[in-house]
Amino acid sequence: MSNGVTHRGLANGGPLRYRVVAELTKMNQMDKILIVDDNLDVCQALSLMLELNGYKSHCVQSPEMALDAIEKHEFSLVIQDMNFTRDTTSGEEGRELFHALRECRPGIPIILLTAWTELEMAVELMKAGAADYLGKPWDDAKLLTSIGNLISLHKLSRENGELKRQKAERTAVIHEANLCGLVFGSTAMERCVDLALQLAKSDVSVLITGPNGAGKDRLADILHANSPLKDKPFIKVNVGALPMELMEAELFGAEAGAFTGATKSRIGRFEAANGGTLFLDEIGNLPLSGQVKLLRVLQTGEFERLGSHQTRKCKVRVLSATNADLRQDIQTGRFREDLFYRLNVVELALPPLCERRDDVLPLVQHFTRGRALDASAKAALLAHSWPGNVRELENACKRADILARGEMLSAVDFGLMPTQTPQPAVNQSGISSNEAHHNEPFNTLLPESEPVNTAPNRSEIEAAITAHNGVIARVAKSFGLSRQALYRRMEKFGIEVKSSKAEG
Ligand SMILES: Nc1ncnc2c1ncn2[C@@H]1O[C@H](COP(=O)(O)OP(=O)(O)OP(=O)(O)O)[C@@H](O)[C@H]1O
Repeated sequence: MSNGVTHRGLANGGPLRYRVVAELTKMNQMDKILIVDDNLDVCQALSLMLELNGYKSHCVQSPEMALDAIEKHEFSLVIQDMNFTRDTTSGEEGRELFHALRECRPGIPIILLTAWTELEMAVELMKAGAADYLGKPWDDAKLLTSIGNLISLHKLSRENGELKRQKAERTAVIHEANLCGLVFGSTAMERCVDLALQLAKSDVSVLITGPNGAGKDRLADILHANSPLKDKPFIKVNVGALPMELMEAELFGAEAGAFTGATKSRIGRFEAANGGTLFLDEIGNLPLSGQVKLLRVLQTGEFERLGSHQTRKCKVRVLSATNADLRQDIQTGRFREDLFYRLNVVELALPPLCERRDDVLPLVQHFTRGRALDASAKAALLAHSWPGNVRELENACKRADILARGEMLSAVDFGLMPTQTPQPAVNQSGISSNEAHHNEPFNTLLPESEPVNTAPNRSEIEAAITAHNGVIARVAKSFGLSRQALYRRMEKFGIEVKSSKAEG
């Protein structure tokens, strides 16, 4: 069997050319190629060429040795001859070896080295899945190109298969989990839920981050509902909702007379959550004095009720959530770094709704109980940037459900302006190119309609507080805001919080 390699290789520039190519193909360094040929010259020539081009090779001279090698080692590709016994030219041995190799390693690319007389057999094996065939004497450049392409393709298809397997596994896990009514259609949310379900099984502290109304509370529900503690207490505390003196009593309990108005002793949320899960929402709003006490109870499980010297113990899993940038708050001294690391063993980052637009229509279907949408509604819902996230969307859906005159819901029913222009391109993060430049990308809110969940100004808040007799929960509801969001606006405008009415 002639190989025609050694001389032609040198004639084409020989080792120098190989060295240049080798520099370019360093990425292939780890790929190992099995060469099966009874002709030692062929083996050596191929080996040298592969080595100079950044591949490892392993040469064997018989089909039996080839099968033994492929059982024991990991190869990226096989180059095999078609005849191994002296004076045999039928290619039968090659055919048998090909099928046996495929059985051992179904996806592995196999290049056949054939004489021109075996063309028919080569075509047959190509139909059976052989990756390529090269007539002897072969062309080095063509062979190298073929090897490079086949290995990349094989890797891609393996990665693809692995991704599909992971996705199927994720879908199955999610399908069986208690999602606490969470609705989604985006891959970003699927990943988030998948991570939440994994974290649910452990007892680590999880910090859920994301903007207002994005669904952090829901994720906390999922973390508890799918945990081994699911039948134990699940206590939620909105850390941002109360002034500090009341918050301490809320968290740790208080003895009668501990502060004005404390007529009888009460247990705190830590005690109530003992053995279960405690969810601390809006943790970024906890003042520094409270942070010290919280850190202590997280580190030691020990605390005292307000007005008592008796040290109590509790064991709770702590989940917390924030829409603030706590890392920034650490820099400015507003948040303790040690507490941050206690709370944030793992961060579950929930993207804003505008970065998971595939959630929008499933959520609308959910909130409108499956009512039909016309084209204007779909376009406007997808184009709007939802600064208030799911909460804003939920309010817009309620509005549409109540106000729509016809069966079909249109953009106007949602308080949105029908989009006139084609939708701007959406980049990889799901943010339109417009969004990259402006915070409010599309002016899709209907000017003459009552805006859905627009931020109220100082006088509007003050008027609403008076109208609702100081009951903050009702004021927040009237604006379609969470209490926390309202508190933040009140703080910004310097409007005093009347604690007694805060819980409404
Ligand atoms: N994926 C979802 N599926 C169904 N309902 C959702 C989803 N995400 C959020 N919601 C609903 O949207 C509203 C706001 O969600 P949630 O309170 O969980 O947000 P949040 O991020 O905790 O907000 P905040 O920071 O203001 O407390 C709730 O009524 C919640 O039930």
